[in-house]
Amino acid sequence: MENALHTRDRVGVQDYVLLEDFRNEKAFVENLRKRFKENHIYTYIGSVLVSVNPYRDLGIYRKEFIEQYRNVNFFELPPHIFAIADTAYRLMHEECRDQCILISGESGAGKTEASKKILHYLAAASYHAKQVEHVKEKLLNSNPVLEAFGNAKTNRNDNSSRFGKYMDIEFNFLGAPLGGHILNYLLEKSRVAHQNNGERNFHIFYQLVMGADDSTLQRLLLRRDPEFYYYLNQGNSTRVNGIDDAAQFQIVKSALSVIDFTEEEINALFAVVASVLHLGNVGFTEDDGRAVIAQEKSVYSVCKLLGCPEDMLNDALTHRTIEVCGDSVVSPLNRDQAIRARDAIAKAVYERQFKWLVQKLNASLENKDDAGKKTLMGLLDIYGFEIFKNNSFEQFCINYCNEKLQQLFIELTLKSEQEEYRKEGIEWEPVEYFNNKIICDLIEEQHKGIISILDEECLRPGDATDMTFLDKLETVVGSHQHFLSHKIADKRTKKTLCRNEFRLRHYAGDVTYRVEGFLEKNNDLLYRDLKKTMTKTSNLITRTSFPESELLSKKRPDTAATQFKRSLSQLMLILMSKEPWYVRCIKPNDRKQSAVFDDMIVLHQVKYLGLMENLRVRRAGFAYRRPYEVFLKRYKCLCPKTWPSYQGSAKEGVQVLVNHLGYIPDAYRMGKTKLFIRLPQTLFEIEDSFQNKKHDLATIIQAKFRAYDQRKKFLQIKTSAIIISCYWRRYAAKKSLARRRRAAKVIQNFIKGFIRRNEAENETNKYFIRCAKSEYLRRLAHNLPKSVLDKSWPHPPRCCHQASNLLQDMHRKWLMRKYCKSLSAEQKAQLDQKVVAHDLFKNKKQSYPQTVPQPFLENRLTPEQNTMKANAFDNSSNPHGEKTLYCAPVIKYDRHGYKARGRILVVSDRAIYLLDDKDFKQKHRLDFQVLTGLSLTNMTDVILVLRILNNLRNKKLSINIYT
Ligand SMILES: Nc1ncnc2c1ncn2[C@@H]1O[C@H](COP(=O)(O)OP(=O)(O)OP(=O)(O)O)[C@@H](O)[C@H]1O
Repeated sequence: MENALHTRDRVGVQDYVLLEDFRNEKAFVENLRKRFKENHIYTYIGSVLVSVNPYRDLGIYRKEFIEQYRNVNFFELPPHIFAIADTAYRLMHEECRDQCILISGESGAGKTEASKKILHYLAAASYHAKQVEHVKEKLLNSNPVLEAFGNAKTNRNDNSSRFGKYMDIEFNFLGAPLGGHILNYLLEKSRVAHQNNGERNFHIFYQLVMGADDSTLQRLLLRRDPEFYYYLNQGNSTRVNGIDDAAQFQIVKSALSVIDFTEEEINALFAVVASVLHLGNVGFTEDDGRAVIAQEKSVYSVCKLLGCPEDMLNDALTHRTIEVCGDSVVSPLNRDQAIRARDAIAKAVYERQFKWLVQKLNASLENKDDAGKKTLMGLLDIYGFEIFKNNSFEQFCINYCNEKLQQLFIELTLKSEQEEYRKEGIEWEPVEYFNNKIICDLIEEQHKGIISILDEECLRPGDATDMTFLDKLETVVGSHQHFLSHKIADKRTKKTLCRNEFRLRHYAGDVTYRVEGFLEKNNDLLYRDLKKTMTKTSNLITRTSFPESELLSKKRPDTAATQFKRSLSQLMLILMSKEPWYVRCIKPNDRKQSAVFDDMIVLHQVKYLGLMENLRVRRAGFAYRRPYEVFLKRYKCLCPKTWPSYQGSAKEGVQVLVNHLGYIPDAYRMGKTKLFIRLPQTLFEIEDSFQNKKHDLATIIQAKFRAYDQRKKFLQIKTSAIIISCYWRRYAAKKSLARRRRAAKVIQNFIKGFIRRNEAENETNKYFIRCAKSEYLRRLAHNLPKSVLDKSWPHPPRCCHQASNLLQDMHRKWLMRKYCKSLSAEQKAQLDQKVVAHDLFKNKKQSYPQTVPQPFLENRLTPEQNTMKANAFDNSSNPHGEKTLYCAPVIKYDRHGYKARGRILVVSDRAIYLLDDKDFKQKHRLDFQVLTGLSLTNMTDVILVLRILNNLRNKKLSINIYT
């Protein structure tokens, strides 16, 4: 498909800004024709889209095309209605600025189709989410319903919009549609009662008659025959090739249920449509100047369907009540008046039903969520410029509306563009263009404009007629260069104008209006009796559309033209608050034929649509402009000095940026607050680089984000892992505790079992223990030691250890006692001495001498020696009669220890004596007082050293004694 799209570029120029001979109208049309022949119906003039109606399906609105144009630079692909829709949508979404797409062109040029394509594109390309799909469905389904009630076949267009429509679609910050609102303008209600030859009434009448099932038709008292109804058969074209009313009815019915119409509301809606058809069939005859109803059955049908008293409607259709000075006067109507009254009520009922329908649609489309920032996308599809053979009040209003739209186009493009160059101080060669403000003023100026004059005539007392209105026009605006009438025209022009006509030189061409009906249509009055009848109806639509309060109001309602003028100026305010995009529709021929391109017809439209001026302004000027801040913000990434932010004014930043991009001086201009770029190609190139850079940056951001995301995930996993491990440890600890507990329990049970088993065993053991004990005691009794010194003791079994120790101790004590008792007194004294010796020598002397035969004797002398002692010592040497305590033979050494002499030692109670061992004569006497000490060695010897006073030092003695 890409290839197919690129071959499209090669036919003519796809943007008129690139047209060489841009001042030549023929060259302009030729380019259109060339492209049209190759089925390229779209061409740009800068950002304005020129569309030529192909009158056949070119297959260029399929899903692939929607995808192709989605998010793609405006100039990157061949011109297309989707490119306009996409750019407007993206600007609205990305820069949060309200947008509007204005579709203009004459009847049959393809405005409605273009608006439907845009709506489809927005629904398909905008944010998708379940919650907004039903909003999209409602927006799309509002179209067939509005078309059924507001469109009709005309001689120029089989599906001509007979009302103006402006639709606002509300989007949220995500670019998702939240709801919508429809404003409707001036329904051509005269069509309800009258259609020109070859034309039809509104589609819904034919659709209902042809498409409703038999039971519905029966309920609505209708026949399946459009020819039968006066309001349908006047144009002689009830059936049209290519229009399938029955199929269309089914589409409308299902669309009604999508947009929240209840069964009751749908029934009421069709009842009103049917009642209008029945009203048309209420014929009148005249009797004595009084209208008489010819078809009472039709009146009955109307009353049945709307739910009103039959006689009341009968009276209201044939009589009129006039209030004169507080009194009510009823006057009968003649046939013509009755017919006008009938048509008036039929038109009023249908018009109010249409308003109710739009209100209902708005209620269904309303965005109930007030939160958050919203942006709007406006879509204007309003009737195109109309030049018929007979042009009436409706055409006057429609063409006035188109003048206003052209004025807006001039204000927003031609004039404002030139104004902007001036304000920004850009050098500029002014472009001449026709400013249609003069025509707008002619129509709408206060007191002097055609509408004011018409209102004056409608409201003034006296006999005002359509002709008096024309007279007044001639008087007040007769001299205006865009007004002509029979009376004031020159001779040549006079012939082309009747006396009841006036001509306006519109920007799109001259249109001759017939004044007949102007006053009545502008007054739009409905006889009070008819209004009153409608207030009594039970049908929910007529009941709400004709409130009783209207009857009570004394204030005259505004005229139709004034109401229209007011609603148009409100529309202009709405459109001017938004950024406009233009689709200028052109019809290639007047025969609704495909592949026919009529140069003259096209040239005429090119002229009046102001496309040449548009191109000249574009060429002389700059294709693109943006405030420095906005431009820098978007493209700063293209220059390292401005990325990521420029430290200086935005203007300086932009200058740095364009220098970096290497623009030649003629390619751009620096205004006071904005940058102007001359050619779209330049912008295209910069946007291209931006898109590439954006992808690079997006890759970096994506990488950073991925890293961040991964880290976040990693940390999450880590935290989770820590938590899990904590839980796991706790769980494991619990588990091991439980295991330990279980193990402890097992051990406990085992021990208990063991103890139990032991206890059982113990009984057995006790018996053996008892046996062992008694056995031991028996053995002990036979082997007890006999003396204290006997150390033997039978080894006891373990169970008898304690008893054995006690018994051994007891037995030893008993042996000792026995031994002590067996000692003689002498032995006892000896023992006492032994104890004393023990005390004296313990730890001082190794042992007693082993050679001593008998220890502790007081006298160790032999009996001979005792005798000798008694003889020699006791009697002679013991003069003091001292008592001998100890005596024994000893060897005395001299103080050098050499000379040994045998002596007898005698210890008395006062002194120590040493006697000669031969004769027992006293050798020495050592009084105790001269003894300073006795010394022994710690060895096992028997040496005793006697220590004596200093003066007796030489007499120190060493005695070998026996103890
Ligand atoms: N882009 C298109 N592709 C194919 N056919 C088209 C296209 N645009 C318009 N047509 C055909 O032209 C007919 C008239 O178009 P459309 O109803 O959009 O005209 P219009 O400008 O809205 O007229 P009016 O002002 O009377 O409502 C359509 O019914 C359709 O058959």
